[in-house]
Amino acid sequence: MEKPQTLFEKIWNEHLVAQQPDSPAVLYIDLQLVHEVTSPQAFTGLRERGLKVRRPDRTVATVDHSLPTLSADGTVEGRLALADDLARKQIAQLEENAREFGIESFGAASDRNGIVHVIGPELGLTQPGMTIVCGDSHTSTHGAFGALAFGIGTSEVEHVLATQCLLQRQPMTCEVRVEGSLKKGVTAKDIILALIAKIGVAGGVGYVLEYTGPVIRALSMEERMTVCNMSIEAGARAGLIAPDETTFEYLAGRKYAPKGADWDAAVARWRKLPSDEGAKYDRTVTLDVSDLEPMITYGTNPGMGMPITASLPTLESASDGGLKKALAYMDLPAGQPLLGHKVDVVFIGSCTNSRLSDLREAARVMRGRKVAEGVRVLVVPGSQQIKRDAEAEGLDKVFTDAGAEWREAGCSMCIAMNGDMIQPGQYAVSTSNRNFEGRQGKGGRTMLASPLTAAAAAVTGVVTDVRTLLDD
Ligand SMILES: CC(C)[C@H](C(=O)O)[C@@H](O)C(=O)O
Ligand code: SF4
Repeated sequence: MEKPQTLFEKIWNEHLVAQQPDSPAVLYIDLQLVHEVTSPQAFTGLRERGLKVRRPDRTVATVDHSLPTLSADGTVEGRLALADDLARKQIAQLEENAREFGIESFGAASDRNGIVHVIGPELGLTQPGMTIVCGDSHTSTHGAFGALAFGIGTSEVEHVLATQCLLQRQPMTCEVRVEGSLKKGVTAKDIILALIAKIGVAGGVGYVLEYTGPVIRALSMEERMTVCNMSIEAGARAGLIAPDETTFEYLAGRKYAPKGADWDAAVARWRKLPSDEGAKYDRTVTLDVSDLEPMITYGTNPGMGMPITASLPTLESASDGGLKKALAYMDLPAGQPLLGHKVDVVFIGSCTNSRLSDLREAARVMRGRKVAEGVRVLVVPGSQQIKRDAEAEGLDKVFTDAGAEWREAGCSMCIAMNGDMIQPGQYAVSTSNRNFEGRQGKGGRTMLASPLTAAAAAVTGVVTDVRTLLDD
């Protein structure tokens, strides 16, 4: 009998073009996603060397980071009018590069654009067993489909555009077994925040994390994407979840998913991907979520997170000066609870939590309630399709009736490159994935949490345990 293989090993071996001893492997890439921030130099490089894109049909572009989520007059031109010069140039450049190199692109005027990690799955481009790259760290999101997906640098973007291959050292595998069952008000976002708090922001370095166990199996695709999205925040090369019926059901009928007999053949192939019985991981971490509470971060990296009812760590408990510096930046008192702390801004969006189910969760809390006095709330769908779907079920109305702003799709306040940002000293509860100093605006203070917890802060104006606001 053949040696049992993990999901990772199956995909890796299937895409291995060449492997010399003591050098990185040459890996075939099935899909490259492109956005406006990390691609301009790559295309310039191709042009300078007189190269073409090797597989334009395996390359898809969208605009997301720089495009404003407001429009001066409701039109696309009105959105571009609000962009600064650099942003406008990046967006125009992406569209021009896509035209010149024959790549399909969802530019500013497309009604299918959105955050790159949201539209890939939504369009059915992301499929099990694929290798997927993008010049963006949160490419790990696509691992939710059982695809080996990771972020690459701009010179590698150029390399993949030119050759459809990538040089990669083989990472190790770490199984993350999620056991138990989730209680009311505790979500996929809380699982991943708890994992990163447990293993640390370097806990996954050198590994591909494969999430397994009953809790993962019970998650929807959108929830699985939230988990895989933040694998990179634990330092991992990628996150993976084996495909199953939930995956196939999500993909069936999507624009770029296989159709007819091709679909049947694809599903038959995909069913063989899950790790074999007895396959060996280099390491296993177990997380029991039975007693997990909603999580929130208090510091300046995503590993500085705690249960919402906990007290901030004391400085004596810290192993280095990192905590002291983080709490000084956040202006939060060591050893004290965070519950009840004032919040100035709430951001519901980003490639972590801007899909329809995230918006439904936030709406569940905000329906019939009002945004607290003095709080600014931005709700930003991850794609134009999500925006339309949300509006079709009246979610936009729930948010605007409450007093929140309902925006056009994009990265928005996750990264503050598009006009959406918080002010120095302000506190934001954000459903995004990074709480670094200045990430959401210079001097801004970010607390990462789930859409439920963010919505709870929106209506109370303070850090709140959402479980006190949920009925059942
Ligand atoms: C702009 C891009 C390179 C960056 C990334 O790689 O992740 C951004 O998406 C982010 O979230 O910080
Ligand atoms: S939403 Fe945020 S994390 Fe995701 S791709 Fe955009 S900037 Fe990066």
